[in-house]
Amino acid sequence: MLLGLSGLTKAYPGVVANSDISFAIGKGEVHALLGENGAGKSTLVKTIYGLIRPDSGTMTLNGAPYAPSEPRAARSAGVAMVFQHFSLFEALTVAENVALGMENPPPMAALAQRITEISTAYGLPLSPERIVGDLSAGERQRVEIIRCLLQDPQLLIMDEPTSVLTPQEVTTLFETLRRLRGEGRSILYISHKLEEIRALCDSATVLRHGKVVGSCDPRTTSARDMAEMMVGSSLQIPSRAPVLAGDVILSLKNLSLPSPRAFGTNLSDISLNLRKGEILGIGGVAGSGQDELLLALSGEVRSPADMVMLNDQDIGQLRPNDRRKLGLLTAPEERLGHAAAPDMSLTENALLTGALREGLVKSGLVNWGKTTTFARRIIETFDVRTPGPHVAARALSGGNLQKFVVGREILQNPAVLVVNQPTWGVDAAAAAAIRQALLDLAAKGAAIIVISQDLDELMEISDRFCALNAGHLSPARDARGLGLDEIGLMLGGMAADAGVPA
Ligand SMILES: Nc1ncnc2c1ncn2[C@@H]1O[C@H](COP(=O)(O)OP(=O)(O)OP(=O)(O)O)[C@@H](O)[C@H]1O
Repeated sequence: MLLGLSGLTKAYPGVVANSDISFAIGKGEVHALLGENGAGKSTLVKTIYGLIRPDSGTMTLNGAPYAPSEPRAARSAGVAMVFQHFSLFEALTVAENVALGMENPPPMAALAQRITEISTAYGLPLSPERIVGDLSAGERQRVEIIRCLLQDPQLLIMDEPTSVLTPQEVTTLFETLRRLRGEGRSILYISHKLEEIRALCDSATVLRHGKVVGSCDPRTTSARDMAEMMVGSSLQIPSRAPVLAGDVILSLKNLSLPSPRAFGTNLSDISLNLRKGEILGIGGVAGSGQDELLLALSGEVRSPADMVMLNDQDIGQLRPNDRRKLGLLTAPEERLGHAAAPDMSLTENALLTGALREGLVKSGLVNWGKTTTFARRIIETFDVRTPGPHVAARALSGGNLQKFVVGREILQNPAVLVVNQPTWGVDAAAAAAIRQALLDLAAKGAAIIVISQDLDELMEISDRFCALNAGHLSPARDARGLGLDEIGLMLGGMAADAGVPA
């Protein structure tokens, strides 16, 4: 046994995030940590990594007592962690970023050499001289992994590592993780993607409402059974009726826009027609222009004349609130800071985008009663696990905040809804509920654009599919019957069949 957990408990006001958690991780084992949003996974791994002190309970590492007071202590004991959000400086090189995370960095040339050695030994192609701003999400993750491997860890914790990766990058990552396991290192792996867990992990512990509710061997347990262990009930698969798409409601006409960000992607000559009642899925590797497209549609970035049309009206110069008035709503990918203000309560966050359409402000005064009711309605309809609408957005688990952010827009009955990564970090049952809500919204006649890196999700709910590649949008194809090989070509910008513009 490498790591033993015994009776770990951690409470927050109104929630016991971890309750009497005990289990063990063996040497050379890839151990999955499963659970719905808010089940307590992040709290547990933060305890193991020294970011949180438990209220009670103990840990052992290699048989000796282990109680890291801070991440540095965890690292020197051999525990490393790759976070969901990377903490890298875009303007610096790979080697400079790695050096910044080290207590006593060696001279740059020696460090660059070490990075190259590790990247070759573990199948993580990466050049130490490259500027991080130019790297794909998968390459950035490699920087974080190499940073961890330089510490020669015994336990590597990975929090949803594949959510930003292309299928090919996932394959590369898994080869690396298997190599690490072969060396006797252990991996604690959090993911909502159960098929990946089945392919990679040797054992799994399932949490529900902060408690261990079971364990299983993922190699011999079906994804459905694991999902049902997590939610404690049977799983609903989204159902859909065939849609008859209506008139065109939103068109983009040769939209070209420089990115507002230093290392962003410029949108290049994007054309599409979106019809009432249809869901258009947009796939693509992270950083292909997804954020820029959302900003151009939300009105946070304005466009030249006649490029963004809603019901034949040129809305390119309209601000977000004016677009909301016309029924165009958006939910961006970055939930903390962009979609939601972290320190504000859920009620205040409900007000941020709902003020206009829900009539929450009269004569310049906020109607707090009505706003709280709206926030409660989002919480109830989308099963957001939280003590109540007074709680700050920051205190919600990632998946629960995601449900709140997407639910807030859906409940405002948009005519057009644009969502970026609607189920990112959301557990299987909640993801199915969000997808069902999007399908129901489309069935009522709304037009929806779903931008996602999850191809299975796009194939499950889209009527048509197109791919973003380096700021270009491919022609749309009927999503039904589209094969993975064709999708791969579209994502690579090499669709064989030019098709018709979306
Ligand atoms: N700093 C905090 N203050 C108050 N409550 C918190 C805090 N951090 C977490 N919680 C609560 O503790 C519970 C467990 O959250 P945690 O983030 O560990 O869940 P999770 O399983 O990682 O969820 P997800 O899959 O959505 O990331 C949730 O109910 C969450 O709202």
